[in-house]
Amino acid sequence: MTVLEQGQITIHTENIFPIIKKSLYTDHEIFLRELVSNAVDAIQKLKMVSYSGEVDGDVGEPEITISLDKNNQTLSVSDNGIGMTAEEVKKYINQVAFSSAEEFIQKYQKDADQQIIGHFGLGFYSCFMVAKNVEIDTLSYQAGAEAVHWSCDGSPQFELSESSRKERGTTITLTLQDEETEYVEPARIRQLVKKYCDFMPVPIKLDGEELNQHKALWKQSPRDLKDEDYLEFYRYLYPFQEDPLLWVHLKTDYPFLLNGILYFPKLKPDVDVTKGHIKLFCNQVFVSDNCEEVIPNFLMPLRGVIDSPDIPINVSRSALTNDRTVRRIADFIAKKIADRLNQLYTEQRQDYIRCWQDVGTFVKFGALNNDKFKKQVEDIILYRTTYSADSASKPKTPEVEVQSQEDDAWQEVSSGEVNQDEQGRTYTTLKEYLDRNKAKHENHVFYCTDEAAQATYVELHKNQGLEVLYMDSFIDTHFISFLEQEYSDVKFSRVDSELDNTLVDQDKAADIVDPKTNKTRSELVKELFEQAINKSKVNVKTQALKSDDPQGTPPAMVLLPEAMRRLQDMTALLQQQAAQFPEEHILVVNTAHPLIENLVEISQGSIVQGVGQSPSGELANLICQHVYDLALMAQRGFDANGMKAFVERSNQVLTRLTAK
Ligand SMILES: Nc1ncnc2c1ncn2[C@@H]1O[C@H](COP(=O)(O)OP(=O)(O)OP(=O)(O)O)[C@@H](O)[C@H]1O
Repeated sequence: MTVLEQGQITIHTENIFPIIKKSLYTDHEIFLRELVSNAVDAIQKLKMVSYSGEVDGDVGEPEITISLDKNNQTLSVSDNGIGMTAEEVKKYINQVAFSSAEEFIQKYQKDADQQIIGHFGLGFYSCFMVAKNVEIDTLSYQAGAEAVHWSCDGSPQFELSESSRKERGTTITLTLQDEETEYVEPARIRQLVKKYCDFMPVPIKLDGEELNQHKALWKQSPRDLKDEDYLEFYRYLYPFQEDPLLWVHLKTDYPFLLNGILYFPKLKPDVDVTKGHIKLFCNQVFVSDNCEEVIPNFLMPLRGVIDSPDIPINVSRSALTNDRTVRRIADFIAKKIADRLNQLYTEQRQDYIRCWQDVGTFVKFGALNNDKFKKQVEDIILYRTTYSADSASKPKTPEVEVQSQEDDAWQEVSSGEVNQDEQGRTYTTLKEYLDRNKAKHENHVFYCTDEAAQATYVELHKNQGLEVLYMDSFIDTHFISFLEQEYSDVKFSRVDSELDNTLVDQDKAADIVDPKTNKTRSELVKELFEQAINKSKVNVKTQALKSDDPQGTPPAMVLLPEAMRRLQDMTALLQQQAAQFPEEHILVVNTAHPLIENLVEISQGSIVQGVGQSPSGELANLICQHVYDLALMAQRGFDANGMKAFVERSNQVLTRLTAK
């Protein structure tokens, strides 16, 4: 072997090798990514020069081979790419690679206290993190080129000599340090290739077996892809997960280069939505699966891949957050997501509604967090409504006949979109709700936060043709406050917070029943209940609820005024407790209900008898308490003591009613 040259690698910082070995200790494994990316580059460069006719003969099938030798503790990466001449080795390895190494180390030291996202730019010399000796054996594609061999033992000394290599391309061989021998284990190498090199566009082989996918779906044109391709790719990236709801294929080359596919997963309660699951790539090389700085916060629940060489990945995370391109990329992604949702809303309403349960939370979260996004999605936020469930106000989809221009035939078209899901539940936008209810209750929204607990109240509203929106997802508490700010002229009332005038029969409430005392039925009922319940914090009110079938309305209801309930919720939140049911509340007794009418009769019986606690007086008292219990029960249920008292009293009432 003829030694062509021995020399000193030109670097300005004293000895970068100890720094490479020690300072960058966290991510040693990335050396493989760097070597394989260089090999891919070399193969692509060869392709380029062969296109321009500079290569004699066929370039053959591109291939990268990794070989492991346990006995000698060596790992080598071979490619059949462009290769290097002696001059190129001197230039690109001794000068370029090491001067960029130096630059990187300086930058890294400056940011040492901050985590660097990708450790890119480490390049060739990153192999010194794991190797005690590195050799390059290479033959350039150029006609008449001679193979060369370069070696370096981790000091700034190198040796360049002749090589007997016959095939075009490069082999980099590392003799591993004693503490880095994990890299001669095939399982470890397979794992690393999967992690970093899975989508690199050249087959990577170990012992004849191809280790990578080498097909990056996101680089392909959406026109060439079917739904199944996207789904298959998702299942590959996130095995054992439910299929995603929908996806967005991102593609742009101006003002930055970006490709990617983002998926909406089905949101599970146990998934930490603050933790990113999107994989960041740079030219198909995996960088990180934690790119929170690039993805707007509210898009965190998304999954998939973003690939952009324009995201600076050698900088600290804080520098990344402030980077202008990164901010523009974040805006771009958010806009594309909003566009896709709008497209789905207009073109595939049924699919949109089907996904709404999951996508809705995310869209509301986005609207709460990002003003731009809010503007993009505000018209497509849906609310489940009682609208069609109420036969009185069932949506009519007028069938209109129009003349088709093409074939001059009459067609039936439906002018109204029926926003129903598979279970027949109807959805509406807020704007549609407000427009539809303008005549009945202008700028007034009734909503329900707990379908089961507030069922009585919802029913009451429905019976009177008042439309109620269900706002019962966990994000809705915040979202309602947000809506109140956004629509400051609209009043939002929970169905159990007050009784709208439309629900009350004003004339009936004033019925005079007792000619002696001149008391109205209302006053009488109020007194009865106040005495029976005997709680100063319970405010008893009487109303005659409107209904065609009074038996169908509740005899009494507990109301929690909005302001009071919110104060209670807020206090509970601050004290990190579950909200207690407030002692202070309103009991509305429905004077139009037959039970209350009967109660008046019974109590009047006791007055006529003139005995303070006559049997009928006691029964009236018990019934009042019982009615109150039932009203409370609809709101919140009982604790153990309350339940015991309720059961005892129920039995007493029944006993008295059945007594002869
Ligand atoms: N397998 C290879 N075949 C041909 N040339 C190579 C090979 N590996 C490295 N080189 C040459 O050495 C140079 C320096 O490599 P190095 O990895 O340090 O930096 P880089 O690839 O240019 O940039 P990066 O910082 O992105 O890795 C390359 O630009 C290339 O010209």
